[in-house]
Amino acid sequence: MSKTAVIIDGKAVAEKIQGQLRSQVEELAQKASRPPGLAVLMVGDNPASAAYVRNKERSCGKVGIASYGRHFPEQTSQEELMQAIADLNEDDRVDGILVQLPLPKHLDAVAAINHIHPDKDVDGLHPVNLGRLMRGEPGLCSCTPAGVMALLREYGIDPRGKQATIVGRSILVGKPIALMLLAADATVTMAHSRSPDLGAITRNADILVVAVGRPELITADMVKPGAIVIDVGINRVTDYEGKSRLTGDVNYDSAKDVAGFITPVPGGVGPMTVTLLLQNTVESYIRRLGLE
Ligand SMILES: Nc1nc(=O)c2c([nH]1)NC[C@@H]1CN(c3ccc(C(=O)N[C@@H](CCC(=O)O)C(=O)O)cc3)C=[N+]21
Ligand SMILES: [Mg+2]
Repeated sequence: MSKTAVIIDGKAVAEKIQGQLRSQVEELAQKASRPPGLAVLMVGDNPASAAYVRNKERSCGKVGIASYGRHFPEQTSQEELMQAIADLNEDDRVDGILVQLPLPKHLDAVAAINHIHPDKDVDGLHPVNLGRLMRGEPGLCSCTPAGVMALLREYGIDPRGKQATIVGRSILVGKPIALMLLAADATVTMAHSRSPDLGAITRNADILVVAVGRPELITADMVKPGAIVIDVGINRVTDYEGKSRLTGDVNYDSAKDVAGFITPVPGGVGPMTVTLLLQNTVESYIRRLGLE
């Protein structure tokens, strides 16, 4: 006999938080001289990136954040990109700057991110913000990991005392989420694509966060009964009928009969990433204009 997991509805939580952000922005607008502003820099014509950027701009509009995005041609030089970032650092209307990743191969993404003023780094990827996270100091937090923490909070899941296992060690997700779960008093284990006998490790997890970018790597037999499964993967795969679809790093159909809670893909972590970007932008706006 199997019981189906509670499905963590990231889309609903994202809409709820975006609604709260909209009211907050409306209220702040009465004492502020301008709306919050976000600049998304995109280089080249990667269709997936273009879709994400459109999605971010649409969400900004809904919440009342002004978009100052710039779209550069594929052959843009590092100097042009660095100059654009420098200009946005100086632009008082802009509270947040994000460089859409991945960049074309000839460009240095690390140099670009390091060039963003840490107080406008709404992606939380600047070394100063990652350092603040490591030291437990306030600062802008990476959107996807912060989105995961917000989902846990919304579902009344307290990491304290729980065994949390993260599969994946990226600077975008794996490493920052490990630090956030540690700060929330979980016992944290880091595993990754090269960990031998991954199942033996993941089966101990009360909270299992998977962010390795391998479609459906985690199967039901690797999940502890009743575990909270957070699937950060977004993989575009082609099914046997030749149709393209999105799938996570977890085999959802089997894992949902073992887990206690599970995030679907799409509709789980993805919408929260965008929401936390908006929240970080509003937070930066409040701090920059002294609106507290
Ligand atoms: N500097 C930077 N910061 C990022 O945060 C960043 C980035 N670059 N580059 C690309 C990745 C990817 N990413 C997603 C955001 C939202 C969804 C999202 O909303 N997904 C929906 C559906 C999307 C669909 O249908 O294609 C969902 O999962 O339900 C997904 C992926 C942010 N990224
Ligand atoms: Mg790996």
